[in-house]
Amino acid sequence: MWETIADQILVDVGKGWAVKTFSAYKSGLDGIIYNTISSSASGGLWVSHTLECYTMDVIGSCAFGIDCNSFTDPFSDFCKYSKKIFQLSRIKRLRALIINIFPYLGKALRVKLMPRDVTKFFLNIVTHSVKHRRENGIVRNDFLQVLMELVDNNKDIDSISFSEMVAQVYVFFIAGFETSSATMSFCLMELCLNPEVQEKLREEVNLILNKHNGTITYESLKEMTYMDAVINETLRKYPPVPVLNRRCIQDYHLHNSDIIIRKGIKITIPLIALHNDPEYFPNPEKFDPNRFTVENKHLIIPFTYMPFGDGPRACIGIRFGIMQTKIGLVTMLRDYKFSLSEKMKIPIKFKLHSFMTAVEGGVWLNATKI
Ligand code: HEM
Repeated sequence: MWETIADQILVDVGKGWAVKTFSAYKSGLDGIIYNTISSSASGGLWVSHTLECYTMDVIGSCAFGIDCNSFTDPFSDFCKYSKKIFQLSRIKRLRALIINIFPYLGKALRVKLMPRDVTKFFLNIVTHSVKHRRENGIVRNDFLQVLMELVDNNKDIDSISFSEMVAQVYVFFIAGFETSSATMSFCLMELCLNPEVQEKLREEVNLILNKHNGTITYESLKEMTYMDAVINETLRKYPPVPVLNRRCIQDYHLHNSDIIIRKGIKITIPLIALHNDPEYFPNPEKFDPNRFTVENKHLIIPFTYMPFGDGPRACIGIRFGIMQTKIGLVTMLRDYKFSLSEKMKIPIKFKLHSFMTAVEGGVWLNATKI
């Protein structure tokens, strides 16, 4: 089932669907980002929050086809429930523990990780959107449309049920917004700690945008190779998804050892630890985009760097996530210089009660118009 959906999405994303969709949307966001930066109080700009609003609006539009209006209406239900997804409250931690350590008990007790009200809210949105589109013959260029067509047209594959479709849109939204906003926040923070990298990156952005009449296009973004290296280095130091989870589906004998991983065993791969291990990345504390230049990136040992996971369950939103991240960074860097706000405590502390890698207290920066 998942393979079918993932293949279809990859085909559509390959066609440039993601780029088309949110490039149409981003023009509206540019203005909002500028306004937010310009109006930020003297205490600094709450960058992590601003970028969460940006990605929530983009994914909301691309996944559900709805305007979330996070900037203009930060207390909307959409924002409220979206934020609730990632809050790791005491009760959620207990649920996660039961599901992971005592899965049978979890099943018997019908323990769910996500609070019922959150699931119900998103279920209602998708149900309403599908009904509205069907009744009014509306066709949009978004993820929901891809799934609706998959349900309606594709007779060669196992058809997917309505609840499966809802679940996929939900997963797409959850997986898509916080990951990219965290990447941008950490990236801007490191650019403040390494002003020479910020300057070099801005030079590249300006040079390439000038070649393209100052407009952000798919082609101009693809040419920004130093930007790629900076984003890759950010994802190394701060992978937004800090661990990968797998379940062993058949007994597996680890090479050159007498260890057998038994079928059914759950495996946690500590991604953030791998990415910051001096054995694989010398001087891991140093933010060094040169690790990812064309000359150097072949030196990275396979499977020591996996910010998007690997194998059949790897992230299906890589291209979308990178495009979204690049658009956000280009939009902010071309007109503003960033420095750390006095609200930012360095060295940072990671947020403890979160599924994602995040800074305790958020990322706060000063933005100065160039
Ligand atoms: C910088 C941005 C992003 C990062 C770092 C990231 C990272 C990841 C990681 C580590 C996984 C788990 C992979 C594994 O277990 O092997 C994942 C899964 C996933 N991601 Fe992303 N992601 C990003 C952006 C996105 C976006 C923008 C979307 C959708 C638009 C998306 C959709 C998904 C989906 C649907 C899955 C689940 C795949 C499955 O279960 O097979 N991701 N992502």
